[in-house]
Amino acid sequence: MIEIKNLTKVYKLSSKMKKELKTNDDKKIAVNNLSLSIKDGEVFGLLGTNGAGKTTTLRIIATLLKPTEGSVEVSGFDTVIEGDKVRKEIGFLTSEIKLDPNFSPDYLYDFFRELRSIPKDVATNQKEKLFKYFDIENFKDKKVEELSTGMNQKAAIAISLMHNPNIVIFDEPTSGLDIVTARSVLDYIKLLKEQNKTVIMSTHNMSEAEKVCDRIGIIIDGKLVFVGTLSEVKEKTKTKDLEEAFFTLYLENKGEL
Ligand SMILES: Nc1ncnc2c1ncn2[C@@H]1O[C@H](COP(=O)(O)OP(=O)(O)OP(=O)(O)O)[C@@H](O)[C@H]1O
Repeated sequence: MIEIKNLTKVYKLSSKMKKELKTNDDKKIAVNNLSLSIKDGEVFGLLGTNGAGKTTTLRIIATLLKPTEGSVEVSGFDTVIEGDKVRKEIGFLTSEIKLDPNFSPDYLYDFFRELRSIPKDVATNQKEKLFKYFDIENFKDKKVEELSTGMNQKAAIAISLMHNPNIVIFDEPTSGLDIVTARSVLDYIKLLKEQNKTVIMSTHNMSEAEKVCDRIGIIIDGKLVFVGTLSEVKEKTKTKDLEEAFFTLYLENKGEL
């Protein structure tokens, strides 16, 4: 269970960021008073446009960032006070994770196992399963720099799941992947659900969310404007698919409807 209570994250803006965001404000409210419960065993999708606050929210859940206000509990552990315990519960994956190009997936897997003091039996068992599932076996001894983007991403997934976590956080899991690799990642999310794991993923790909999510949350300008099932969002917006439903809520909340 993930319990997010009144979460707010405010970034101080450097002059470079001010230019990038085209603003004179000294701060940016990336997440604005967001409350949400994610149940055990569900696949939850956080949907939003670029800059909506998805990555910030996921990084706070993963203990990589601290909230400005509010709190997050993962399996009953506070992400700020009990970060170590939270990190044992979760696997965090983003397409931005870059493996060192000079080493092989097999070497890096074992390196991170030792670094993170993960029991050998757990990690070895996971390595066998994950390398087989993602067809890494034949590439495991090649240098990362020789691997395709897809193989690289699959190796990064294997490495982030070596401790067989109960909760898996995917930030844009299929971003930059070809259609075949993207499908294998989505199928893996379904497999995690069958194993009763909890998955929280961010995406701006509506068809991807429709394929795998039990419930979704729609985040616009840092505010959570909807939480519910796919049929609930379609019912609420009187639309036929998630993309239309998203647009309706987007325009409503931007004051354009
Ligand atoms: N370190 C930072 N310093 C200042 N502002 C930041 C920082 N990180 C993110 N932001 C700003 O906070 C807002 C939310 O960013 P965030 O990355 O959480 O959004 P997102 O929904 O994940 O978007 P994307 O899909 O583009 O990754 C954006 O306006 C972003 O520019």
